Amino acid sequence: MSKIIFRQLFDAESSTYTYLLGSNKEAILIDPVFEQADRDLKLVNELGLQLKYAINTHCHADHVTSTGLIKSRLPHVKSMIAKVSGAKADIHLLEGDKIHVGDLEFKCIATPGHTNGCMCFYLEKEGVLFTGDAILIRGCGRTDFQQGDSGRLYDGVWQKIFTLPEETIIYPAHDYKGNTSSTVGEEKKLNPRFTKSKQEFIDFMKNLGLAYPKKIDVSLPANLECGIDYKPQ
Ligand SMILES: N[C@@H](CCC(=O)N[C@@H](CSS)C(=O)NCC(=O)O)C(=O)O
Ligand SMILES: [Fe+2]
Repeated sequence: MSKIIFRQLFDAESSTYTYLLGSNKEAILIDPVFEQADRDLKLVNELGLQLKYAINTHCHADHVTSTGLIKSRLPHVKSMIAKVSGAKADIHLLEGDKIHVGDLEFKCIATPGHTNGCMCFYLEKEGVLFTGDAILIRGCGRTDFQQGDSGRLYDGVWQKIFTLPEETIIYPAHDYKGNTSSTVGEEKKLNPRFTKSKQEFIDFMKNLGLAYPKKIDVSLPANLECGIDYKPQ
């Protein structure tokens, strides 16, 4: 097994975490942000990695993905997103698909509910799970747009995430309070939303009262096209 490279990168404007993983000279970027493409590609280059995939956990509503921009600069890179998201990509993912990057194997776990096309990426051997917005640390993605469905989110998290080993490390797509990671065991015990009953969770999510993301009207159409041809105003 070759050395694994892992970086958790942050976009302060959208509070998005982008993850760079490398193994055997190959690399993948998870949830890359348009405005951070230079930073991310510089790092890939500095680390002597060849970027193979740029992947999104879901069609983001709050920021534009950089997958289109990255592909315009590095045409060999393949973009990926869940097929059900309805977004364009070179590769459309289904539940149970495997993504190989060097010695790393990511298993795709569909966890709809925040959006209908949300997917988690699981490194089983390493015990690491990239959850997108399905689970945030002590929270979860909102369910009030993009075919959001609180009941589906609750069931998916309990059936597919909370059944993983307790020590599995969770890396979410966002954090608004400075948290960086958690574990399955920690969230199962301490997440104030998922420790509710299903009906309490549904009622809680109905009354979340969050303002829509500031960039939703720009981000959603751009991300449905995988960020290709997006030009910031
Ligand atoms: N203020 C931000 C948007 C914040 C927001 O709605 N975050 C989403 C994840 S991005 S789709 C969310 O699900 N939040 C859940 C929560 O409980 O905070 C902006 O204007 O961009
Ligand atoms: Fe989201």
